[in-house]
Amino acid sequence: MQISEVSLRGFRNLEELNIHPSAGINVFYGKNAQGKTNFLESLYFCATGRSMRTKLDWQMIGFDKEESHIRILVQKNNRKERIDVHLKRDTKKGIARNGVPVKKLGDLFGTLYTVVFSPEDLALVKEGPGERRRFMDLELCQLSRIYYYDLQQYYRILKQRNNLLKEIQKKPSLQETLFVWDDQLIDFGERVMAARKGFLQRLDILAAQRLNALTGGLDHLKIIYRPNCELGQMAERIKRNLQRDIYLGTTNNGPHKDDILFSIDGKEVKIFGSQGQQRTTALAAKLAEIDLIREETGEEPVLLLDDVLSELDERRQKYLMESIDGLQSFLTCTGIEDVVKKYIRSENLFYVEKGRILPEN
Ligand SMILES: Nc1ncnc2c1ncn2[C@@H]1O[C@H](COP(=O)(O)OP(=O)(O)OP(=O)(O)O)[C@@H](O)[C@H]1O
Repeated sequence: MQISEVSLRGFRNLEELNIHPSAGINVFYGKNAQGKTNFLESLYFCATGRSMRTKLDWQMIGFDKEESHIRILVQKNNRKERIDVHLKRDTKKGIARNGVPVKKLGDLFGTLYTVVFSPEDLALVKEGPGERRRFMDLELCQLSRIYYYDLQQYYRILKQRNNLLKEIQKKPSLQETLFVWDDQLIDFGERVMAARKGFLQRLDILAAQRLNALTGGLDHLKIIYRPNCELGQMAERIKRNLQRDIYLGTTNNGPHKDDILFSIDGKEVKIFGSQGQQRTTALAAKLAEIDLIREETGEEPVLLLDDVLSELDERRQKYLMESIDGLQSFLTCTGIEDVVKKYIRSENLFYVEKGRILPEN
């Protein structure tokens, strides 16, 4: 799939633009703080219905604007799909797919598959577990509406249960009502864990192949799911830790505490890997995401690469550029590095300055 047209109005500092990206690598270059990431954010929003930078939709509306519009056309085999986004200051966002309002975000997924590479993604291995959960959730939500629903329900119930735990501290008799939440929490929690396990088993194989290619067969990667409770054990753990949960006023067990372990030749990369190995591992995991989307959906995802080349050495830059050759990519950078020049044509260059995006030719 590929994005054939993007129109924006009042989106962050991008006042008004209409561009026709090409099928290959599109490079957006310019000084810092000109609007390059803002542009990628608008595309990401169309794919997922949310920003990769903020949970607060109003923050994306231009400072002096009342509303913001994004429209993209996605070309798939022989058909075109249109996504329209409308952000307003005081009301809920509106998203439409081919002119039909999207009622649940899950209905948007699948219109446009994206894989984002940002400097934060390259820090995936060394960051905290929250980043790693986000990594698997983003991918899984794009691929499975059921997962998206289960995850949403899980977090909704978790919040209710945590509120009730705090109430029980003040009024112990309320403990009788806790089982209502517990049953649902366990049900959705087990489903989330099962999906994560399956996903990481597949990602493990694909990422190992990627790392193998990246290091010329030197490093052998394993990606291992580290659930907070073993599959099938959540009910028992919730029951066992009930008094602790009440005492702390929060739920201490469940997939909201999951993690992923990356190891190279049996050693945990986060602890023993060099910085280069940590980044290469993250890069392999991200590239494996592309492979997985392709395998699962038969579609090529659109890649959003936000200033990642500057984070990689020359060999890894070259591997990344070779790996994305043939896929539609939106790549931002402050200057056009030699490695980029080799892979792009001049008509795929866009200069970004003060919220304006100008095709190079
Ligand atoms: N809601 C908004 N309305 C208008 N401008 C905004 C809004 N949010 C952010 N900006 C502006 O957007 C600019 C940052 O744009 P962006 O994050 O795209 O930078 P960039 O070109 O990717 O730079 P870098 O290379 O430093 O990442 C800042 O000048 C910021 O003030």
